Amino acid sequence: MIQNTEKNILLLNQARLQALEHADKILKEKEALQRKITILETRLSETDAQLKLSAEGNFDTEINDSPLVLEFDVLKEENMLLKEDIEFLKTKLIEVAETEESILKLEKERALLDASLRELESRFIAAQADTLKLGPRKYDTWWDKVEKLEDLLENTANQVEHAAMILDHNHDLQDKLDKLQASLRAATISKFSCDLVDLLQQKVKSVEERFQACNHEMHSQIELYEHSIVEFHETLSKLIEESEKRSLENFTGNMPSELWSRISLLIDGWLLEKKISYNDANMLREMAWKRDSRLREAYLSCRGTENGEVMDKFIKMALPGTSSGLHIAHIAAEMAPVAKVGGLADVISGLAKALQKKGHLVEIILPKYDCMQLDQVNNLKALDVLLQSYFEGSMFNNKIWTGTVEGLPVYFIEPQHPSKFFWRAQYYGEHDDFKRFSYFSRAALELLYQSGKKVDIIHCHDWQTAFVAPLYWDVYANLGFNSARICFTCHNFEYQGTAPARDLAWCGLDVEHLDRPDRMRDNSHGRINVVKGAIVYSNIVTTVSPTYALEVRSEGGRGLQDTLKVHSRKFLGILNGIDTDTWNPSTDRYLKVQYNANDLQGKAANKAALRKQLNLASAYPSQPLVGCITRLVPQKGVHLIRHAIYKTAELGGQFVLLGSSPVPHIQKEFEGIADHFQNNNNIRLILKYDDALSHCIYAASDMFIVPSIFEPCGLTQMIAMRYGSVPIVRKTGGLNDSVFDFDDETIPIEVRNGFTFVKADEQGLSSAMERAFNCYTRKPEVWKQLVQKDMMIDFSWDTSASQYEDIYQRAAARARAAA
Ligand SMILES: Nc1ncnc2c1ncn2[C@@H]1O[C@H](COP(=O)(O)OP(=O)(O)O)[C@@H](O)[C@H]1O
Repeated sequence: MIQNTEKNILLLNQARLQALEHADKILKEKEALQRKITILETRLSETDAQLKLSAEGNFDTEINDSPLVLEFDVLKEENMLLKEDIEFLKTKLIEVAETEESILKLEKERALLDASLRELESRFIAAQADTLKLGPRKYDTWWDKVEKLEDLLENTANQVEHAAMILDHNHDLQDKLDKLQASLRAATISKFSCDLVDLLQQKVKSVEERFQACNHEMHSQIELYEHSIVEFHETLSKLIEESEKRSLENFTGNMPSELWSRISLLIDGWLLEKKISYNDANMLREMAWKRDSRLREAYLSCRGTENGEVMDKFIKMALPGTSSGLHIAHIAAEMAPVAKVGGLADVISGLAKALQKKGHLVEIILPKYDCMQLDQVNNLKALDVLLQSYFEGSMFNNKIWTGTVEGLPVYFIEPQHPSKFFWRAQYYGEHDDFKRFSYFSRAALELLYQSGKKVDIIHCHDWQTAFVAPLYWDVYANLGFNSARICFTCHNFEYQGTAPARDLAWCGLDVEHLDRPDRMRDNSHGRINVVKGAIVYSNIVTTVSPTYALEVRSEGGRGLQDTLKVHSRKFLGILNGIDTDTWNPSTDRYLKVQYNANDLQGKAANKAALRKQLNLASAYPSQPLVGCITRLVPQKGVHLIRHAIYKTAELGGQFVLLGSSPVPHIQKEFEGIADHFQNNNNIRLILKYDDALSHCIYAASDMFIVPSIFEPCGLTQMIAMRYGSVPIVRKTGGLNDSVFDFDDETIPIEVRNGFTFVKADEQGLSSAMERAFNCYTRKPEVWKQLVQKDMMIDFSWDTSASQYEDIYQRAAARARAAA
């Protein structure tokens, strides 16, 4: 196909060159004609003068009425006619010039076509090379391009039509010339000025020949262009056909998640917009969920047609059926990469993707923040319906947006509330966070309720969506929406969402009923505590690592340890995974050079690139580089991070910190440290959030510091290992479950992957850093093996998602049994 296109481009180029040559010739011919006409004019004026003279002589001899005088008059008239004809010829010459201009225009259009064709060709090659990345949006752009090309072709066709009109004019001109010739023939009868007429006749003949030649050129040009255009159309149609075939293959082969997510969002949208019945929606969802190929084919065959047509086709094929998969809805305040503050965002997309891969129907409901990365959402659109939800005694409208993120179907709720809850230019940290998120929790449940879904699991996360558990059982189950079981994951017990008890009423919860020590009243003061409410009201409660699950049963529980003990049968810790598609050094588009465990040259290249980017010393490639990427909050051990900076300098290494703090005095303190080191070419502090830079630091660093005071799970140590950066961590929470000390002989050697310390003090950290530096500088081969081993550890969501799947299945089975 591409070769054909190239051939056609070559042909078009040849035609263009020929056209240029012809245009040149025509121009020269025109100039010659112009010169001859000037001579002709001079001759004519001479003849005029002679005639005048003769006439005057005749007056003198008073022979006015003689036949000679009459002949003079005729000749004079003929001359006048000739003059007029020459004028006419001049006009026609101007028209010829215009024709040339048209040829030039055609030429330009054709060059544009060439360029478009080449662009089309490169897009086509790109499509072949990177089908995974070729989302439907790109096809849209491609179609736009094809449409533009077709417009261009239409313009060219118009130009050709115009040229044909000019040809018609040339024919008229030919007629005129014929007439001119006839009148000249008549003039030859005259006895006078025979020579002149002969000359004129010759000139006119030559003009006529030139015009004929010109006509001929024009004809062949137009034919050539018409031929090129036909060929171009053929090529274009073939390309379109081929591309459609490929897009179909891509959809069916490489992008099933995206496709199925779109289909399920379509179905839900139709139901909410009341265009289809609950039964139809349920049947279609079931089919989408089972990835029924008939639905896929119907959807693909209707691409580009009206939504109504897709709907009709779908409804016709709706058949009842059952599925062994689960319908899971995550309600959360973050999701990577659209709305990310920390690890919660990574967990939502990573876990949801893994569950989707296992054959479950997974949906996510998020607030529609004004500051979110909407460019990461595919096919974002608002539903043609306003969802009403309750808040503070009134009903409020919510605009519902749908779109897919990383192939997952996502709902975004945009409240039409005067307080503009999610128009604050930040995710958290507002004075009315409790209000904002209790509103969102209620609206999210309302969305599930009104869409008539038979969800199996509603999974809510952290205090922001903890309201869902009591709301579901105290409000929605009473309305008959009770098929689901609630799973609550606390990603960090430091944040529990407390408020005066009366504030619970805003979202419709019964304060009197809930403000009790065994329900939502906080264990140490008179306020209510939403995380406690979720522990009490959920069917499953999890946290993000087994060690943290143990820790929170004592002091780590921040006052909720007793509640957790009471509900210990439904509580467990599941270690988070990382999204191994996003965090993959062999495909990471942010890296200077992609690499893998067997090619560590690439890692060295990234180190060199980061040093250059951050203006760090680069004289010694083997000088160790220590990385740290974190929120700068007390939990992360900020004093130990500060110590690590100085310790690295002392040990002769380089240090790069990427972090920002919501706590003003910590931010200020680190700004001071950054200033202090600004002229030191071994230390850099970048005090902001920067996703792209974080990828580069993981890839460039040799060691990675996580000296947390407590760490529910921690993702950075896992990401670091995947990028071949050896972690130096404090043994707490999820760090204890994922990093095993290199020198600890009580641990099997094959699982030892980093350096750990126990006491949260400078001494502990220093000693772990010294051991790491020693190994790095003195045993480079051993270090290399450690790096390679770390890179090959499986930190994917697969194992953890299976654990979630297992507890979901058991809860769903209990629900079915109860029903
Ligand atoms: N300043 C920053 N710029 C870019 N990414 C950051 C920054 N700070 C933290 N991150 C990212 O946020 C996530 C942190 O997750 P985690 O280790 O679980 O910590 P937490 O959720 O407590 O913030 C990681 O993906 C990390 O790369």
